[in-house]
Amino acid sequence: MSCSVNIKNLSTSRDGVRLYENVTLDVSHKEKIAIIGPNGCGKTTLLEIIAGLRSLEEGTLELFHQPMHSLEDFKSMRHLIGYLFQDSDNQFLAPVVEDDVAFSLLASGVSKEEAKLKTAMMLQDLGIAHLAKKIVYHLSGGEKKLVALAGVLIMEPKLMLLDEPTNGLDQAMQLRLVDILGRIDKSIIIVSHHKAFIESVVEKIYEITPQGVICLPNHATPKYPKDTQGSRD
Ligand SMILES: Nc1ncnc2c1ncn2[C@@H]1O[C@H](COP(=O)(O)OP(=O)(O)OP(=O)(O)O)[C@@H](O)[C@H]1O
Repeated sequence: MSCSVNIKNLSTSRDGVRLYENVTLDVSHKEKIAIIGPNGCGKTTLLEIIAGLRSLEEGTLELFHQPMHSLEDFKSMRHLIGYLFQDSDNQFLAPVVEDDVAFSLLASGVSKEEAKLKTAMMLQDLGIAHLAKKIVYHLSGGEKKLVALAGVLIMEPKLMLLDEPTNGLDQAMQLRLVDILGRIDKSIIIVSHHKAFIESVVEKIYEITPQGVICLPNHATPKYPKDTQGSRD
């Protein structure tokens, strides 16, 4: 099987407390999965490990079939991974919205003209073109989330790690996000408590338990219920 993420026998602790043991998880190329579980069970921690933001204590991790051991290994994968942080304030790289969204593109060597055009298109696609000149720190929580998401999507990463992407988004924006993520032909791992949202986007849902990660029985997609108003499990 062609895998974007391959985790074997991962065990993790925080402050001496074991979060989980022997986690095994494969995410195929272009597969979309969600990870659920109670507050504090270690969902964000797992995303951080996959992104190389936390070191691996026990077990192995491969990204695109490359074993990840060192910081250098993760550096070579950085352009392939997009990470949407749970707290958008941790995401921003420039004070003005359009500069922030274009930042990584410019850093990767894209010309100013192309970055400007792509940024305008991305803001348009997310329905936030009117925020282009605003200061990111003056935005509402939902607006911040959309700007942060624009900065991730614009890089077209092969693997997207999205931590609570619907936090702060209204119903219309949640539906737009379902549509946008549905159109993306890349591997996506979503951490969320928002059941209706994830059921409408992903093919598989995994639950973190102290014994490991369990794949929940299949669900049909898409089935976003329009009357749930962002219902949460
Ligand atoms: N920087 C940190 N230092 C020490 N412990 C931490 C740190 N960040 C998180 N933790 C602890 O690690 C555990 C797992 O946290 P994590 O954020 O991964 O959980 P989560 O499943 O994503 O939670 P939530 O659903 O509330 O977002 C929690 O008990 C948390 O208190």
